[in-house]
Amino acid sequence: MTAHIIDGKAFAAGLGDRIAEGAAAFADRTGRAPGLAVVLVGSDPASEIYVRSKGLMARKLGMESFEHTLPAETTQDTLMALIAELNANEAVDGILVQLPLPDHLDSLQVIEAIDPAKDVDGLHPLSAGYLASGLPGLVSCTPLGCLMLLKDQLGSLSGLDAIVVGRSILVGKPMAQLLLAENCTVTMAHSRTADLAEKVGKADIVVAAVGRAEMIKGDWIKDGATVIDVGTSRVIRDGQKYLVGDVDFAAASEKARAITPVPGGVGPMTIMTLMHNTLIAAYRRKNYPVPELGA
Ligand SMILES: Nc1nc2c(c(=O)[nH]1)N[C@@H](CN(C=O)c1ccc(C(=O)N[C@@H](CCC(=O)O)C(=O)O)cc1)CN2
Repeated sequence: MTAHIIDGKAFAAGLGDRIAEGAAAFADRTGRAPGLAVVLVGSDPASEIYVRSKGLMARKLGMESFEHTLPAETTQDTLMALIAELNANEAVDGILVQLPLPDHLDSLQVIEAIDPAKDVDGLHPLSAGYLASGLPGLVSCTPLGCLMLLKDQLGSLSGLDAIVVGRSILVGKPMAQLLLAENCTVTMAHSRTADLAEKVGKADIVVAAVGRAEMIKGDWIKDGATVIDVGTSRVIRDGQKYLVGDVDFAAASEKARAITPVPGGVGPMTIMTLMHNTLIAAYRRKNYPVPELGA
């Protein structure tokens, strides 16, 4: 079998069109655009690119973007004061603090300070609790994007065996909860799972989010499985730089029914689901019915 290559960029573009319609309708009704505040501390080059992309995308879809770039030596108190200010700002519907923060800052304390109604990153412990309890809340962007791609490929996920490799708060844990809510039977694996190859080999759905370049080998994949690769590692081979995922893409493509590439698979969905969450947060904060985004 040669896998269908899942085009995350195209899917994200379609979702973006629907979000733009929802943002325009919100602006017509309220006299203001949905607002997204993104906070960057320090000058990590990758984080700078992601934050710039988020601001550009928000504006492209008709949202207001509030960008706060703070120096690397920013204190916890200064950052907490900014979060309090953004929580109180009526024009801000969503707040995202770009991760990772510099080592001297306490990320959890910062995330816990965000108003859960504005937690468009879905990382507040209350958002995680809502997800685990099956209650409506805001869901972490990358796993939400993975779920959208899976449902687009497979329709119903009910009854399927899924494995999530990786147990981060950002991806692995919320991903497992989302799959469980879709009635999958979920195995949560990680870098220390015994007999990982055997466990991966039983899964109809593989979500790889362990952060190790090509750790999941092609011959582990069950024939006809759907593979979602969240990993992005930069490697140098024969003097050339490459971006690779957590899955050996070429070999896995020979076994899978469908697979996401790196780049161009999950990555573009991460930014679009942030826009999706910002729109939802804006509508919910006004107690307006959330528009159907078809995802
Ligand atoms: N507060 C948050 N911090 C971080 C998150 C997050 O969701 N919330 N996720 C990542 C970084 N990230 C967005 O912030 C992100 C990562 C990757 C991509 C992306 O489009 N990747 C491309 C490849 C880009 C490249 O060539 O380097 C792809 O996979 O196609 C978008 C967003 C950590 N921090």
